[in-house]
Amino acid sequence: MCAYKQSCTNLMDLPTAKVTEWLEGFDTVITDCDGVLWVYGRAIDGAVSVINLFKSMRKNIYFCTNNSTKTREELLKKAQNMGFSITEGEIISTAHATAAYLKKRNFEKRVYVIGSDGITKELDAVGIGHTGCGPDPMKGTMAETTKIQLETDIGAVVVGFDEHFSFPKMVKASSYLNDPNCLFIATNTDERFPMDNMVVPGSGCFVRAIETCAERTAKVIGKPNPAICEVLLQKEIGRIDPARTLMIGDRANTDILLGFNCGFQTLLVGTGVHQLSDVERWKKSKDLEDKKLIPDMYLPKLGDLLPALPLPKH
Ligand SMILES: C[C@H](OP(=O)(O)O)C(=O)O
Ligand SMILES: [Mg+2]
Repeated sequence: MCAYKQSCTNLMDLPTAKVTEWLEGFDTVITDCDGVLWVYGRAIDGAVSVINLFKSMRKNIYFCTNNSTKTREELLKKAQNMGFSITEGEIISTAHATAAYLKKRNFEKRVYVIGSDGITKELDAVGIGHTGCGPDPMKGTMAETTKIQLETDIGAVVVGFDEHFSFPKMVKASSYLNDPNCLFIATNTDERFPMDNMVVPGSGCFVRAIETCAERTAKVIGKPNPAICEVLLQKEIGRIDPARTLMIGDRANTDILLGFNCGFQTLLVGTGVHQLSDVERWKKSKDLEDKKLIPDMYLPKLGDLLPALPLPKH
């Protein structure tokens, strides 16, 4: 964890040579995906070039996404199809991390999943049973819903992004969680997806709904929980140095807060959820928790780093 920040520098206000010098201070870059590298299926201008130039400069690069709708392999294909030079081992995703967390605990029961096949496929990959995913709509009255037959071998409830979220799923999840020995795990608690013209509810909406009816608090696997990066921080070979690690994100209460929690330096870009105006608001706030959201640096988009990077070697 680092000291509370009081100021944030807009890199656009610095001479290019100063930005180049600043970038030389990092051996490792951990970058968020949605809202920094891409928005849905479209790469953000300049992001591919910056990441691939970082690679050519021999910087360690990791993609760290709270997205639980895809497997790590599917995220790899998405990134490579956009032109990013990345490997599967350099991708950290919440569906994969959730399955790894359960595997590490020698979890042997089955999982009740509120989420998508990103989660169920990653559970399959480590041999952990689950209840599948997809629609489970309300049929008949609430009285009939309370007569639902619960399965007897459920040892965990995992909640991620679920476009088929429903009342029956809330009844089942909270009923399973009435057993204090049943694990309650959330992939992430992002409030919204970064989207310009409308609100797209994020996983956090479903997690908070289940927390309310279960009267329990979920263990959150994703950002800002430092555990999502433990594989990097504890890695014996080439253990990363937090002081020489840059966390790049678009959402301050996940990405920048993860950087704060891990002692990384942080860069907020304005192509996703939070903007420089939010940083000004947190600087004026009296709440110390808000100070943890203030990034070291700001840029309108990742591609604005291009002038400060060396031309690609051919
Ligand atoms: C928006 C978030 O993805 P990230 O920004 O962490 O890549 C998510 O998919 O909930
Ligand atoms: Mg993001």
